[in-house]
Amino acid sequence: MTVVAEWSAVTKRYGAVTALDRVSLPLMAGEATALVGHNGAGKTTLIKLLLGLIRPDEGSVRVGGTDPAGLSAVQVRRTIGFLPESVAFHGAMTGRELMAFYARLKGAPIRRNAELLERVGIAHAAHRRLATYSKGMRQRLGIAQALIGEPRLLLFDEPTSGLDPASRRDVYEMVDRLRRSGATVLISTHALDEVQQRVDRAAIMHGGRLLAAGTLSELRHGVTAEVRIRLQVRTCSTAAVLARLPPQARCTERSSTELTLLVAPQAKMATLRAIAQAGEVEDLDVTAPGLQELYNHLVGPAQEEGEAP
Ligand SMILES: Nc1ncnc2c1ncn2[C@@H]1O[C@H](COP(=O)(O)OP(=O)(O)OP(=O)(O)O)[C@@H](O)[C@H]1O
Repeated sequence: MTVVAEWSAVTKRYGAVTALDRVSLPLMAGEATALVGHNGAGKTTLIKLLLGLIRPDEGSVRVGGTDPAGLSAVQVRRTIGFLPESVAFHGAMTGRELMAFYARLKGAPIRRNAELLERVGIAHAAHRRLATYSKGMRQRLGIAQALIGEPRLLLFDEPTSGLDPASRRDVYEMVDRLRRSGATVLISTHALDEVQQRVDRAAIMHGGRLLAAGTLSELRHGVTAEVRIRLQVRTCSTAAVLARLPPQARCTERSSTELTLLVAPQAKMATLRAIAQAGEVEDLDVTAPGLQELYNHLVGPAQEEGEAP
């Protein structure tokens, strides 16, 4: 598989702050990768490096085999579509004017803009001033702007922040379409649960370090994150069921008829046997750890390490 862009052993410091600490990560052609991590993890710094807006202190960055901050910076940037974290457009411009402005900046033909506005579902508002756009419409316009020039590499920084569930779903559907068309997509996000169904890979960042990267199943193999078991039990029998469970099963939610347990993978079978013997259980489902559980598992020890003197 072809590497479209890559950070190799990249360290970036801002004064005393190490924003990135020896991060290595490739982006593969035609794949969507989620860059996940909380505030200050280093996600935006990674994106700025790919855009050639900043240079690494150590290590190297390549886009299509070229240094994005080198002599060919302008050409490299034209191959990238970028949706910034906070989309701030001038309210007096219309959607159509804004698209024309960005097309000129990118040296792309203006005649394709109407089709892009159509693709993101705001063609009907192309003539309206941006001050009248909702947050969701501005985000769609931001995506249309990123698609100018048909870039094969798209960088979306927090594309769903502040959007309602329907608009978030629309954004991910657009990402799916881009991926199906062969584009490479990087999505930086805090929204782990919603992104996990939409990407091929995830890279988990914390405090400037890359804690893990891979497909969801590779990440699951690499760590022993807890399995979630949901039980439906006969009314008022939760206490009786809990009393039969092995100590490794942690109860995280409880009502008169339902229990949610988190169990380490090695204690899963013992817990399921105890549940079967408890006799009060009417139904159960077992869920493999998702991105949120993997993240909690990885970041928990990292945080403790970071706090150590
Ligand atoms: N220009 C700068 N000057 C000083 N420190 C900076 C600068 N840019 C980023 N940092 C610091 O580098 C670290 C990484 O920041 P970055 O913006 O990459 O994180 P992030 O994961 O994108 O966070 P968020 O989700 O809040 O956007 C943070 O500690 C941040 O304060």
